[in-house]
Amino acid sequence: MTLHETATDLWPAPHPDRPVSATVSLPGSKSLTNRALVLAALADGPGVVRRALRSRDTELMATALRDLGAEVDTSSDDWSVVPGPVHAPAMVDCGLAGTVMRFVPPLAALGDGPVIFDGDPHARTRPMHEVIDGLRQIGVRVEDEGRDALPFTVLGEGGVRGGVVTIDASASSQFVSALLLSAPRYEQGIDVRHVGKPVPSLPHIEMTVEQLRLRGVTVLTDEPNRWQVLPGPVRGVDVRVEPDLSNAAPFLAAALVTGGSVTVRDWPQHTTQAGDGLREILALMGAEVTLSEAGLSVTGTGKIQGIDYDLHDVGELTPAVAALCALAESPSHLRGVAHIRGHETDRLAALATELSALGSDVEETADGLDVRPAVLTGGVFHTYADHRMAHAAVILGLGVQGVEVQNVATTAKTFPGFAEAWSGLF
Ligand SMILES: O=C(O)C1=C[C@@H](OP(=O)(O)O)[C@@H](O)[C@H](O)C1
Ligand SMILES: C=C(OP(=O)(O)O)C(=O)O
Repeated sequence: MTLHETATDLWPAPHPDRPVSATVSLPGSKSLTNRALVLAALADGPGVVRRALRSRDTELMATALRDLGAEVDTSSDDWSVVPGPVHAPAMVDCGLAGTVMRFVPPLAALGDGPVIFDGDPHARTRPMHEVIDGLRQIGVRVEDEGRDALPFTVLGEGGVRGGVVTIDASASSQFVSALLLSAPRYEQGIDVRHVGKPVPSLPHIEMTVEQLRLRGVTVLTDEPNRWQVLPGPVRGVDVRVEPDLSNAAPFLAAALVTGGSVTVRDWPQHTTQAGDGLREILALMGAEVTLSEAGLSVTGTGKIQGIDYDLHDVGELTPAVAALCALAESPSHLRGVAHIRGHETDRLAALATELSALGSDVEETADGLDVRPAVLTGGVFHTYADHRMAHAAVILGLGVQGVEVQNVATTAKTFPGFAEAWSGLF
């Protein structure tokens, strides 16, 4: 045990002695909930976000929007939002939520006064430059004392001009989504142009565009690397949030590792969620995958095949996929995810360190991980305040006896009650 952990921090990961057979319902999507909340706060009338995810990231978003002038009632599973004029001065706690630290400053710029943004210690290291610089390009004043990161202050002047913004979004798709979401309320809308290496997590930008269009906003996407939002009203709507498909990763992975069968209910037939990529990835790793009225069903044989896979579009799945690769019978080459070094932690470094500690033969590359078959042993798996590192840990625990997850409670970022839901599988 090291200095930064106590015995109560350590949670023994379940290690079942028979194949899992389960059907689960999962909480709502973080990405959809937080987009729906932002757009509801910008709308021309009241809105409802049904089956909203209640988690740290979404509660932080609800609190931020409340402090900026919206009424957000989270007392039932269906959250209602009554928009109001954007209010300043205010202080926004972003926690470790990328969606809060990136999506809220462009909304705060519509207010008349200073809005201070800060977050968890690690949040101060997450990339923010393109949002800060992008806002400056359209006439918004941002004070960051040269940090290019949290903490910073958006100095709203009662309205935003909008117009052309040129940014390098190769470190995060959230830079683009952030600038698009509030743009219908800017005088000239926005014309975001990306210049640089390819933008990661494109499904998340498609999600932003789809959610804007659903509320009557015109978004032009005819050219690659360019997104235009025309100025106009955002309709207040009544929407239902899909289950979080990325948080389905450990549950579906359990079918592969134990040679069992898991069904996730309410899996959408059409979705912009990156987690839908699990259907292809798990099939390549040897599972039988079926999408039906009952949901998404995954059946494993107990044998896992390694993969050579570009995760650029679905980077948030990397920790769970890497854990499966560590339990696989053949080598894996995971690539295209240099940008996840800027996620909740440097996920490539963290995965390489923690997998190695359990005996995995893993090598960190510039943009991914090479994982070769090895005999693993139990031990402590550190999570670095990263919910998805905890997901990797519990998947490993299925295949290896004696895995202890340090700070499993960090899963509350997007899934409070994760440990109980996980134990309920066995
Ligand atoms: O817009 C969103 O809701 C997200 C976009 C992605 O970010 P990156 O583009 O930084 O990977 C994803 O990984 C994150 O979990 C959620
Ligand atoms: C990268 C992630 O989160 P965030 O929205 O904080 O960027 C994630 O959930 O994997």
